[in-house]
Amino acid sequence: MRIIDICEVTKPIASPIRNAYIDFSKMTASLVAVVTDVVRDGRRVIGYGFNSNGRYGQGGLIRERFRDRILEAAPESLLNEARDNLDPHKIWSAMMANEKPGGHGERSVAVGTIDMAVWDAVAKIADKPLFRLLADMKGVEANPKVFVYAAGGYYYPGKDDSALRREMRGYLDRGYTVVKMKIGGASIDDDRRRIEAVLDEIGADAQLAVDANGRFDLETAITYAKMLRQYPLFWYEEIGDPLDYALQAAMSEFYEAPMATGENLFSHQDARNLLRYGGMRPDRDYLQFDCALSYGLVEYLKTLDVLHQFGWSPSRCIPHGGHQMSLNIAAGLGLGGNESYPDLFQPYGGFPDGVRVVDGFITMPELPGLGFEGKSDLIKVMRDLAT
Ligand SMILES: O=C([O-])CC(=O)C(=O)O
Ligand SMILES: [Mg+2]
Repeated sequence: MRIIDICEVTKPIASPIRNAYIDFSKMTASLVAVVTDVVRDGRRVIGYGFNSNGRYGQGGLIRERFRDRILEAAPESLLNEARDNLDPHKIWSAMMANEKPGGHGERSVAVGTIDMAVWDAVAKIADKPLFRLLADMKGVEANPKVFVYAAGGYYYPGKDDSALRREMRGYLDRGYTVVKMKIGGASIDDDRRRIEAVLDEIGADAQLAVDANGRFDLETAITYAKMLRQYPLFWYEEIGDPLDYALQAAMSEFYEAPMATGENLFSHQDARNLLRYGGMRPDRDYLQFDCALSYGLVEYLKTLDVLHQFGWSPSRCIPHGGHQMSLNIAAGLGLGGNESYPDLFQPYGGFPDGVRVVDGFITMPELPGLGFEGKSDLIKVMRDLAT
């Protein structure tokens, strides 16, 4: 049993939207295939993966460093103890050979993308959905019902409050009970008006989360907190710079309701610093680490260990990214749910065909691997890369 090739292609996921920090007009993502020599049900097992939106494709790093380290490793050194499957932890260590600690920048995205494909292959070789494999591995009960919320509410040219309302209404019509919109990319008066328009639209049918994408300095963060705390929000997200733990800690004096952050922390060491120094509250706040940007599930398992050490339940995690990898982790390891972008970043995000959101939850289908084969538009581009 061995990995015979790793292929990467960088694809556009561009759209005219803007958050408080970036626009997505030139956004790309890497799609990766880990090709094995294993055959299941008459078909070669290929694991697929991709990186989440927001950090661009990683073809250079994947092709120049990480792919070759795996392909050059002795194939037996990448197998599990029973020698009946690949070992994602050993593959991860092979990728990270000769990498210094710290500086978790773009390489965590490259490694996370390959790691997703490795887990997809491993679960397919085991002939199980990844969420069942993970629950078995940890000796816990899987829960195929996963909370999902609808992220959107971006700024884009010509978008007025009625378009924003229609967008949010569309999410409610599709079964979501929590929706999210961007703030911090307009004046506070404009944002207040946008928030009130959405709250008026969704009424008691749903709750609203707001996301500042790390835009605010402390003074602006506090000014916004005083405005936002007048509304019953689901959470106030990524208020200041992701590495400014002191700012995050200061916010708990000004904002009692839930806050969320972590999508731009890319290692268990950074997650640990957030819990040590960020003043996050385990009874109400949410952690949004996204394994597809942060060295993959092998690293995410270490992050969950850190959470445990600091007294945090995995149910406080609702990852960024809207991909099936985090859905599987949520269903297998008891996370609190997952993000979803109903109208964006297709075909990568979303659910297998036929999966519907009902009262804010989806039910995972019993598909081997991550479930990509059940999403026809996605598996088509994946098979174009490698079959
Ligand atoms: O706009 C983005 O970069 C995505 C984001 O923050 C989110 O989904 O929470
Ligand atoms: Mg965000």
